[in-house]
Amino acid sequence: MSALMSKVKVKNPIVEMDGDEQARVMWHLIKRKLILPYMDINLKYFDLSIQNRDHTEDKITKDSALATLKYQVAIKCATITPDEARMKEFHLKKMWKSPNGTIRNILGGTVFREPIIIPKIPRLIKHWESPIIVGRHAFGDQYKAVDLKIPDEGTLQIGYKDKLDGEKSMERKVFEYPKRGGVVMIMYNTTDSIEDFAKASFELALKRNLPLFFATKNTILKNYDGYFKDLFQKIFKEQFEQRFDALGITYEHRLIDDMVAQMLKSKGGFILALKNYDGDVQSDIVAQGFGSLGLMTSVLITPDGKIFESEAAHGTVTRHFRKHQHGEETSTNSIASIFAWSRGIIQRGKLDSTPDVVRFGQWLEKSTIDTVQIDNIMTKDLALLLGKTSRSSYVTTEEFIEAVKNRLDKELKKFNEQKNSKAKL
Ligand SMILES: NC(=O)C1=CN([C@@H]2O[C@H](COP(=O)(O)OP(=O)(O)OC[C@H]3O[C@@H](n4cnc5c(N)ncnc54)[C@H](OP(=O)(O)O)[C@@H]3O)[C@@H](O)[C@H]2O)C=CC1
Ligand SMILES: O=C(O)CCC(=O)C(=O)O
Repeated sequence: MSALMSKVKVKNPIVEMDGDEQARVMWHLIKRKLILPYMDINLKYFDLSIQNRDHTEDKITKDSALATLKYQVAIKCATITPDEARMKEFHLKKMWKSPNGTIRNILGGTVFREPIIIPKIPRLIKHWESPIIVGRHAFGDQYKAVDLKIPDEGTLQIGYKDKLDGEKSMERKVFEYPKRGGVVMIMYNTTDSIEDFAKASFELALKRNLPLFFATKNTILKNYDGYFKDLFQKIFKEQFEQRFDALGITYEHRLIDDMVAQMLKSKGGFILALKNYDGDVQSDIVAQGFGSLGLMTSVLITPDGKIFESEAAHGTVTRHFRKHQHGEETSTNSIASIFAWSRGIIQRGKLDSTPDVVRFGQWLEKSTIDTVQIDNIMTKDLALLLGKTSRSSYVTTEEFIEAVKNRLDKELKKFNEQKNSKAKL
């Protein structure tokens, strides 16, 4: 950046949640090359690496979520959710829960995943012309479930004890396990959270002027999914139907198996609200259908629009990190991680009413897309989508971020020249 250009001042802090592996490698490069040279920004830093979560007994994860409630805007790098193999790899004290689950349970809200469309990148599903935004309920279900191994023959029962009225308490026999037992999972959700999920989904449909679908398996889970379906319908009728009609957009509940088949046949251009686990899985299918996991953005928004957390939808890209650890070159797509930063910056600017901060976030996004679309510089995943396999058709992880920096510098130079020439007139 030229010495004549001053840094963009960000009025209020952004919570930064650092992560693991290749995602962390990209995160640090983005921060060092694309953010800190241009922005005067107070980042409230939380190191959510697996090592630090273990060291702090996962307190760091809760602290980062509480800081997000305080400062309203957070950006998150992908993190490892440990399993047995990770326990051994990092000598962990405990198999810590998913940090995403912990954070989303503290913040509440809905996760909306939207692909970044770069015109020249062909889509795996070629007739998907417009984005499909997946709205994922971010509270409860499998992510807060109690799952147990059942050792042997025996009876499984569940019980609910009402706090005030014993009449409402209930007990159910669930299953008689045969010899050698099996497994069980108990998951839950709350009326408040489901209603918030519905409202956030309807609000986004209105904001984006897109039809909304909500898909569940209510024919099988009559009480569980049926309750979600009924609450959505009630809130739609009472609070949103007239506004949907005025815009000419629709809301419909579909069975999830029918919905995913319809989605594959569609041209895109709608919002699909899904329960927590369904949204997790389907958003990866949508990401791949639009091209690459590296092109999928993810933001968590509370129904009142006050709390915002942005991240890339992909994970820590372990396979690429193994190469990085061995000193081999990598070509990992950093676009969704750059957008995690830019979306957080834009939200901060909007909340603070600082248009120059919003503008910087938009420049960063434009520069990233133009690097691929105009300069024809891209990582291997995108080159492969264009049918190119030669080494010269793609750049390394580091070279791509450097190329975005060059574009960003050009964009800033152009803006400053225009500003100066206007000032001279
Ligand atoms: N939000 C979060 O924090 C999430 C964290 N995770 C965690 O991430 C870790 C790894 O999970 P994993 O299942 O491997 O999922 P990942 O999303 O990290 O990667 C799966 C594969 O998708 C491709 N891919 C993903 N992102 C990119 C990218 N930016 N550029 C190019 N290719 C990409 C790669 O394919 P290829 O190797 O063919 O190039 C990669 O090996 C796990 O520990 C998991 O817990 C997982 C999901 C979300
Ligand atoms: O938190 C996890 O372990 C998985 C999260 C995830 O897959 C996602 O955010 O898409």
